[in-house]
Amino acid sequence: MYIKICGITKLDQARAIAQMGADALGFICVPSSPRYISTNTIGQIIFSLTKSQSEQFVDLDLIGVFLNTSTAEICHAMESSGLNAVQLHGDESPEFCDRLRSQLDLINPQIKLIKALRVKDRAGLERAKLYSDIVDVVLLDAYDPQIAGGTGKAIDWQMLRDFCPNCDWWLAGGLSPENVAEAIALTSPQGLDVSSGVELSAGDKDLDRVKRFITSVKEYS
Ligand SMILES: O=C(O)c1ccccc1N[C@@H]1O[C@H](COP(=O)(O)O)[C@@H](O)[C@H]1O
Repeated sequence: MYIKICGITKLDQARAIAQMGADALGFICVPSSPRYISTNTIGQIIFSLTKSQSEQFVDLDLIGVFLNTSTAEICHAMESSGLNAVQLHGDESPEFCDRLRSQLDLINPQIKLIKALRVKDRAGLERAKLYSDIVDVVLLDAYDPQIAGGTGKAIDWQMLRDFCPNCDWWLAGGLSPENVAEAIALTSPQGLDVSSGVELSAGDKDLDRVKRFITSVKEYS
């Protein structure tokens, strides 16, 4: 089971979490978020992590989370930071994703493209089908009328029992060490994404909770 720990802002925590066995670190490139981190600082963290060439860091996905950002800005962030995956967490259309895919291919065709959908009801789930042939992964997060992400709210997992798009899908929204086993049992995603459920405060990860989250996932899957 693929595990992404999101909302990283500190080098020492990034290193520790990668060493615990996370598959991906997420960096919030959304200025209005309390977990915002500049492209410059992301670049410094990635440079320090990857310069050792150590095994844990070679295959690590380093995901920039963007919200209604232009393709030009995203591509510039990718080229200047060392990020190797893009998560779109706003109202980006399938056409936007397609255009971005073409532009990312010119930088590096290996860049992973993830489209997050903030799901309120079954109609929201249907929208996933529009993206599944364009992106590498569909990520389902809970809907909140005020906050775009990192809300700590969960989707109604019962609704996801039969969710099976044409591409991989990851579950986000309100996951924690306490509930992740139940989430896997009910929804069977290919990946899991957590932020506020493993934090001391926004952007400051609780390494003990991260460890417990990863252990629970590995025990259960
Ligand atoms: O975490 C944020 O501040 C954020 C801001 C804007 C867009 C997405 C954001 N985070 C995403 O939210 C989910 C995890 O949320 P939770 O705290 O575990 O409920 C994850 O996809 C993050 O990438």
